[in-house]
Amino acid sequence: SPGFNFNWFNGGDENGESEEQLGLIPEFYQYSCPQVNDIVMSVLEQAIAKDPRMAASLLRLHFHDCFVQGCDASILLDDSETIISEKQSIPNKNSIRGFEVIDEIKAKLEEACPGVVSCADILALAARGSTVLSGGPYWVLPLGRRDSKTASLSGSNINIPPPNSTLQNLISFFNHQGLDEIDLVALSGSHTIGVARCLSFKQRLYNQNGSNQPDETLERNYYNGLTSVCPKSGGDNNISPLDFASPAMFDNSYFKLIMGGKGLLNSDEVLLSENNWNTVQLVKSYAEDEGIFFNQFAYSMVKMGNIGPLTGYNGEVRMNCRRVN
Ligand code: HEM
Ligand SMILES: [Ca+2]
Ligand SMILES: [Ca+2]
Repeated sequence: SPGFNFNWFNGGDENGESEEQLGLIPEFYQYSCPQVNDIVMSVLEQAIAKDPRMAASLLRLHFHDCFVQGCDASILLDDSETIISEKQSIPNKNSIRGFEVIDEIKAKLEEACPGVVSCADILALAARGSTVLSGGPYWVLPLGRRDSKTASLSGSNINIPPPNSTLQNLISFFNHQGLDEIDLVALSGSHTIGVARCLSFKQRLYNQNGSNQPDETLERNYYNGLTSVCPKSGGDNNISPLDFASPAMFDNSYFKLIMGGKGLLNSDEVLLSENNWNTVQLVKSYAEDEGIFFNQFAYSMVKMGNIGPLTGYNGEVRMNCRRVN
């Protein structure tokens, strides 16, 4: 048995191998590991109390997993004889974090329910739990993802949008994953928590569009503050909050800041500044009404979490999230 417990709707073929993609369901661990979410939440509570930024890092980990080969925990695999890790890709290197917390959750789950809960589901549960513990919305989370036996360094370099993307680029990156402009704006609202390195926004301060000038959409005082954290040369790893008003609180202040020219990344500000009617209306409505943002965020997180999952007999449930079995 591949360890799934609701297999009565698994048609399968003559060999008992199912080629079709089975759906994820919220009750997947109801009998095989009913305490799964309690265990995830107890580890998260401690980890986030110790380091409030960890919530942001875990949310981002799920995103960077799902955009490469789907939500299959490919991002967690270390280098080995058969694996070239995604951890060294341009978007991930010196930036992505949270692996130790995932290891700790996995170790506790292996004690409680050995061989049952996939690393890909742990990433999805950790993203939801981190959102909730930061004050954001809860959502009913479909489960039953299985773990990949492969990783894709090139996929990680190609599919994760860079911070200086134009709006049209961002829309294309999201469309490629089956996500639309509404998902783009709502999920960008993740930048209500966490930080970015100077390297990720330097171009806006000193050489936007090859002009040797700052991005004119940057509010003046905000720009001045950023130049002291992020000098023209050096300081690439200095960090600045994505939402300086409430960097550890999951709220709608990210959208309010964008309205005032105080979004940190080019990809944040273009949602408003490129005058795309749809994204402008969405930024405005999320800035005005936190409830509308929370509802859409929850919906879009489920959608993102459903990208290309391995189910049925595809993939495996890893024993250790860092290596294939
Ligand atoms: C729309 C396209 C996006 C772009 C261009 C983008 C880009 C970035 C960049 C450059 C950083 C800072 C990395 C660094 O300098 O070390 C960052 C951080 C972050 N991103 Fe995004 N991101 C996008 C969408 C998303 C989505 C969809 C999510 C989650 C669903 C997300 C969640 C986060 C979080 C939580 C952080 C802070 C991480 C931490 O503090 O450790 N981002 N993003
Ligand atoms: Ca993946
Ligand atoms: Ca915030």
